[in-house]
Amino acid sequence: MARNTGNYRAVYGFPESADAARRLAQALDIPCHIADLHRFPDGESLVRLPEPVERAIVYRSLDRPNDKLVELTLASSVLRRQGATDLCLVAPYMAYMRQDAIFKPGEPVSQTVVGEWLGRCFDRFVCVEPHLHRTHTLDEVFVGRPAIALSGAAPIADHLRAAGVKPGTVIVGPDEESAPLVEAVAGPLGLTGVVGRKERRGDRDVTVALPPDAPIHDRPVVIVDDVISSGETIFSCARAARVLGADTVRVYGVHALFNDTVAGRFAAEGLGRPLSCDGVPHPSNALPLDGLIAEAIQSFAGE
Ligand SMILES: O=P(O)(O)OC[C@H]1O[C@H](OP(=O)(O)OP(=O)(O)O)[C@H](O)[C@@H]1O
Repeated sequence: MARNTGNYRAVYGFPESADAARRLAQALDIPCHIADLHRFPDGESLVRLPEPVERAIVYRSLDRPNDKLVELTLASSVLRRQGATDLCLVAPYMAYMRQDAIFKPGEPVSQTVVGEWLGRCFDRFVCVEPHLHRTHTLDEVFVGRPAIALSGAAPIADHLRAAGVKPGTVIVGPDEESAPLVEAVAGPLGLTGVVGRKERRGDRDVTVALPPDAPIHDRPVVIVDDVISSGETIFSCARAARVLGADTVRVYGVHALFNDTVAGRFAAEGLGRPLSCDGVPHPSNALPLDGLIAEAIQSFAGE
């Protein structure tokens, strides 16, 4: 039987995430090529890609996105010029999704701007746990382009299962928007899920409140969220769980965007090492996404 590659013939990766691109290519059993990036003294980028193919996957997460957006645009231009007719962008972390509304006068809806930009460069999209809070589907972001939003729940649940999660563990999310992730982690493990209420007043000014009657007293708590950036959401949520008498608190974030200073604060807050999926390269990576992403790509076969 012919292998299912979603009809794609190669994965093109970038140096900072070359290993993850190679793992995806291996899961699909197609070649992987890593872009050659050059940064000119004036800060401009040059992208060189070898071995053009007609149907190509471009793999790159858009954490620290500004240069990466330009480089992806240049990469899509190279591939089109060399004859590509179908380009699928696999961006496990999709950038600018959090500015999905005008919060203060004079602001853009960055999510729409970036969605339209990338929609001019790529034909299909696969993202993991994109921050879809006020917009609900990727179809609203990449209008007219097939796009798959994968949940980060299965890798987290698999990791908890393999680690021998204790019965009675409570899965906690910091806000209403985390409810689908909480349910999708807790449900298959037969655990209870609890969701808090988050108030964000600034980039690093966040408070999470948990329901006072949440069944947390003397029980292990696992906090799950889509993104860990400043860490303030997690730290506030962990403190709220402790106030309710949590026995232990562990943390899983789908996308780890935090720096070493924030990593150090996990220990200071009495939390163990947080674990993340490998979509954004980070020392906390422990949960591989390649199998999940490969299945999504394979679902494009026949279209
Ligand atoms: O580590 P931190 O810096 O606290 O950031 C991470 C949090 O921020 C995001 O939500 P955000 O509050 O941006 O968005 P929302 O208003 O869409 O819930 C995300 O869902 C996390 O909960």
